[in-house]
Amino acid sequence: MRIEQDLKLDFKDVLIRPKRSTLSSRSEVDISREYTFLHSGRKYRGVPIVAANMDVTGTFEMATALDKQMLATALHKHYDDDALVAHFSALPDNATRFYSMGIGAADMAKFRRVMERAGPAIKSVCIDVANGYTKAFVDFIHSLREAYPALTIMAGNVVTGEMTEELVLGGADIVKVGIGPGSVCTTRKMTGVGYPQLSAIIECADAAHGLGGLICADGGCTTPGDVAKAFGGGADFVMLGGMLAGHDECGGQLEEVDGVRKMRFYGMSSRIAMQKYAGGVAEYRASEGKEVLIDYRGPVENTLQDLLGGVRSACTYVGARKLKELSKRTTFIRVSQQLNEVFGKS
Ligand SMILES: NC(=O)C1=CN([C@@H]2O[C@H](COP(=O)(O)OP(=O)(O)OC[C@H]3O[C@@H](n4cnc5c(N)ncnc54)[C@H](OP(=O)(O)O)[C@@H]3O)[C@@H](O)[C@H]2O)C=CC1
Ligand SMILES: Nc1nc2c(ncn2[C@@H]2O[C@H](COP(=O)(O)O)[C@@H](O)[C@H]2O)c(=O)[nH]1
Ligand SMILES: [K+]
Repeated sequence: MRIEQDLKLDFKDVLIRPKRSTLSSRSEVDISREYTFLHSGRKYRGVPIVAANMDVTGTFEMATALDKQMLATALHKHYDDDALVAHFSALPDNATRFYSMGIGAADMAKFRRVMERAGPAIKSVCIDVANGYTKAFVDFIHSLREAYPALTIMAGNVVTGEMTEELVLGGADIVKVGIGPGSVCTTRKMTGVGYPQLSAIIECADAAHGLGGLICADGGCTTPGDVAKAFGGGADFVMLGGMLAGHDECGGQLEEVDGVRKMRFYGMSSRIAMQKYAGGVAEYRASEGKEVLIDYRGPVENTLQDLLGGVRSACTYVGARKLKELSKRTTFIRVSQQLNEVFGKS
């Protein structure tokens, strides 16, 4: 047993220190980014925020709404072949869509079938497993890269520099970072495993960038300020679940509880998700996700305005004319309190 003494940070432990700036309006900030992916060689341009591949948020409807602002969507993996082929075949040119899958034989068989029918339209995939530290996962990335050299591969999740390097070297263009920070995640509670998300981002970004790779910070953002901190810490993409839940574009029905409109949101490893897609929880494991009822928030467009406005504003506070400059201009200061909650939490 060892104890690492370095302090690790979460979003709540820091604020971004303001810096002198020549920007006179938030409208002057460009929050899009351009990347050329290390392995696929493909070019990307967009606002590097990605809807999570959860069945509530990674929907076709969400993707279409996010396209308007050039955000990306990782579609959930439970759509059938025909639906995926139809969606990818009709994709607008500048839309960023990740086809998501796990690493099982059935996942791969389905991917091959869909690729055969929609091939050139599928440019990016998201290989998503709870535990990105297994040999089976690394081997899967290697063989996928070998079979599809021109595919942009996002893969995770991991939280440490050495595993980020292994995945970048093994064929991932984007390493997905985050174990246990999610809004409906119970991994830390059930297993005691995890890593404070801001430190994970800082350390994994450093490791990936050293090799020409990128990272996607996945999970734990609860406010636009957290998203700004993730970018400030070095994230190239930020993936959001909870912040995009509760909208018209989400999977799931509106429910009324005591006269208040609510929507259901749950982890992909929750009991309810396993019942829906796997016929229940396997006898040797526990669920690592929970289900919540959240307030209905209308069309996602309004939430996007808040989100993007917040990130633009963060950029002006540190004098970053482009999102690209935000991490270079970010100094985090450690804090013991960051919000005044005298009138409540919002
Ligand atoms: N970012 C995070 O912290 C987490 C995210 N999730 C999300 O939920 C989805 C479903 O997760 P889940 O059904 O738990 O698993 P996955 O879909 O990630 O399972 C992938 C494979 O890994 C094996 N495996 C070995 N050890 C583990 C482990 N500790 N946790 C999970 N799988 C393991 C599983 O086999 P076997 O089932 O036989 O063990 C399975 O074959 C994930 O794809 C992810 O999106 C879930 C948990 C954590
Ligand atoms: N441990 C678990 N993590 C999960 C589960 N379902 C999804 N996730 C992860 O959370 C993020 C989204 O985080 P949020 O804070 O933005 O809501 C998602 O992309 C997954 O990585 C789960 O059941 N258990
Ligand atoms: K995910």
